Amino acid sequence: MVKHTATSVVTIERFIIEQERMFPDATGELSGILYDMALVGKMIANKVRSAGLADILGATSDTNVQGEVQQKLDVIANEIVVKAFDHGGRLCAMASEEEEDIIHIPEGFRPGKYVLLFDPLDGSSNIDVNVPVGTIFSVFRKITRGSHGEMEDLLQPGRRQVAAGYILYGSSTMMVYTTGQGAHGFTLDPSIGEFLLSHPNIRIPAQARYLSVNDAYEQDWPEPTRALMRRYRGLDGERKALNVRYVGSLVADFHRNLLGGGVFCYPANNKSPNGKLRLLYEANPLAFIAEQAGGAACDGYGSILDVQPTELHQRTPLYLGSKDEVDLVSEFPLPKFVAPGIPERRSAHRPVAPAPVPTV
Ligand SMILES: O=P(O)(O)OC[C@H]1O[C@](O)(COP(=O)(O)O)[C@@H](O)[C@@H]1O
Repeated sequence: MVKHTATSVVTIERFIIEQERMFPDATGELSGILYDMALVGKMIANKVRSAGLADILGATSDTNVQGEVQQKLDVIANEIVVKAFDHGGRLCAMASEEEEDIIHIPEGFRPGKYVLLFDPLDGSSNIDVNVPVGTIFSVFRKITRGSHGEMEDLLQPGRRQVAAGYILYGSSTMMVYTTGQGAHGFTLDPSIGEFLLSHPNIRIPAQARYLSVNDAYEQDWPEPTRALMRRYRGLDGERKALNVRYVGSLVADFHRNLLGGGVFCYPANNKSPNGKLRLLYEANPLAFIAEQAGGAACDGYGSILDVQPTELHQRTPLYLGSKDEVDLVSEFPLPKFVAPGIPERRSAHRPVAPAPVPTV
């Protein structure tokens, strides 16, 4: 693989090709999915940047499967992703945080050998106040027979992801992704409409600076979680306090901690025994990126990437970021949270072999 620095002028397309060359039996299909995701990023960035002028701010009258009011841009972003991928012959099925059920490839289009799971616009409740939002994606290889995608192809443990990433619509638009060969960041140069390599081989600083948590839920946290948060804040005299930074947009909070060192926490609480964030669309892809950058991600019982999913929209507690800070969670063992219909968390973990190196 060619060694690049942050100043080399390398487009994301060229970088994807160079990574593909590392796999002699590559078919180019996974590369094609990454190209299309970069295109999706440019199209959604364009909508987000002009949202205030184009009367696409604000909510629709609809509620999504998560029980959240759908923002107009949620629907637009979801449509952009589905329309970009449903005819390319690379996917056999998709799943979106905004759609209740599996998204099948329309009749007439050739199904491919991968599945795509995505959160079209994470943090969308922040759009109207111009706070950074993002698109998150996760790719798995089809494991069932037959040409059409099945639920089983979508409900795979995160460790089997062949690619994952996010696009952040912030002060600049950035795409960060991994195919298991490190995590790499690209910045969109709007003057030429190209994502250029700006952060090759990202390493999350082991020394954390930031804590990202919404402590409005503190009264609903179990005691071990409160003790953990006191440790992060240096309130138990065991360490120096982390600086608290919380945007309320997962992608923006994660990105800051990925580059600056820190830990993002969305613990379980008595009202939400499984926290809020979605395992398939949010936790799995960011956990893959974090691990590829030398960080970690857990749900309080074990690695997020070893959780066997059971439902498309299942939620999970999430601790994500610098490895030492995530490992600290295990020093404050949590009580067993048993939510109706959701398997006992402790038993949801079975160490999973990573996905075989993809023939990209
Ligand atoms: O308001 P809370 O409870 O702190 O939740 C904030 C979290 O919810 C989210 O907004 C959920 O995102 P969605 O917009 O994808 O539903 C995350 O981005 C963020 O980390």
